[in-house]
Amino acid sequence: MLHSSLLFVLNPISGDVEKADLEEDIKSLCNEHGIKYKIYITTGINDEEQIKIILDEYKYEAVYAIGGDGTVSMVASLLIGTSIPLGIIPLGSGNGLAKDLGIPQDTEEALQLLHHHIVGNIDTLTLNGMPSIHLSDLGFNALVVRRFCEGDTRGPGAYAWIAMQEYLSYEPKNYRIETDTENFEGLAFMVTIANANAFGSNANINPSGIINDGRFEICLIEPFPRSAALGILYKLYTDSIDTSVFSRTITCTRAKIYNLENEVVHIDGEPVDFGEEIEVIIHPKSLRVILPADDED
Ligand SMILES: Nc1ncnc2c1ncn2[C@@H]1O[C@H](COP(=O)(O)OP(=O)(O)OP(=O)(O)O)[C@@H](O)[C@H]1O
Repeated sequence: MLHSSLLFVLNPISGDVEKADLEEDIKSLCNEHGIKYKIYITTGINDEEQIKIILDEYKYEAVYAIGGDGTVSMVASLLIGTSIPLGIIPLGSGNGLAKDLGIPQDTEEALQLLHHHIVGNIDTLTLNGMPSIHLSDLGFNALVVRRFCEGDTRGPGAYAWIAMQEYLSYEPKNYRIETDTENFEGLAFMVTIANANAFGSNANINPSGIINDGRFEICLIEPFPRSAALGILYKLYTDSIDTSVFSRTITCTRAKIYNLENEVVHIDGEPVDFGEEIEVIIHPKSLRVILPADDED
């Protein structure tokens, strides 16, 4: 189905990629297919409010986020619970949700979605009322994400460097987790609240997760000896972390996480400050997404 009106939300700085040519490509593609369009360029300030105003003024049939996970999450949070689907042209330093949805990482190919796609529905979560579409966590990775966001250097190299430095001194923290299926109390190296599968870095923390099954996973990495670190890393990058003796997965539809040591938290890559309790609720099939069509579609 071809959408006749599209809003594009383009982050000009994401992934350190210049996007002037892309804007031209979008304009000619839309003109070629007779699509009415608007391109909103993000500024990093009040973008969410500005996009809300644009969406209130005109009912676009779909909204494409052009950028990385931050841009995608911002746009997605505005579309949850509406009939307007989210499209993604992945152009960030992390493109986690796009990868999990099977959206082409090549820009030319992703642009073909404008005129050849299907629309599916995915679950979303809220953490204390804040939307989480991809992966949120507490513990080691959240600390690395926070340091990364505070720093000036971007890219996977900077992330890996911070992770290595923090790993040398990181101590697992205490959590209590109550869900509708299973409870946990004890120390964990990290606790991921997973609606999807893999981080933008490709580390797959939740290989068996399904994004539209009405359930989510809490993936724990339990304390491990230094000698096990490389093995865990290997399993994360070979989609097999669920076979590690140091991993534990709780599949559920509701959870309350007690962050007993007030450890750092992030939602879809953005650090947040919560109190001790985090309530996680799933909203089944609450977000419509534009996906590649099978060849026979
Ligand atoms: N014009 C702009 N100037 C500066 N920052 C911007 C601008 N537009 C958006 N931003 C910021 O970009 C961030 C989102 O970037 P996004 O995640 O999409 O791309 P990214 O390259 O993957 O970035 P990151 O490496 O930070 O994850 C948000 O923090 C947002 O405030």
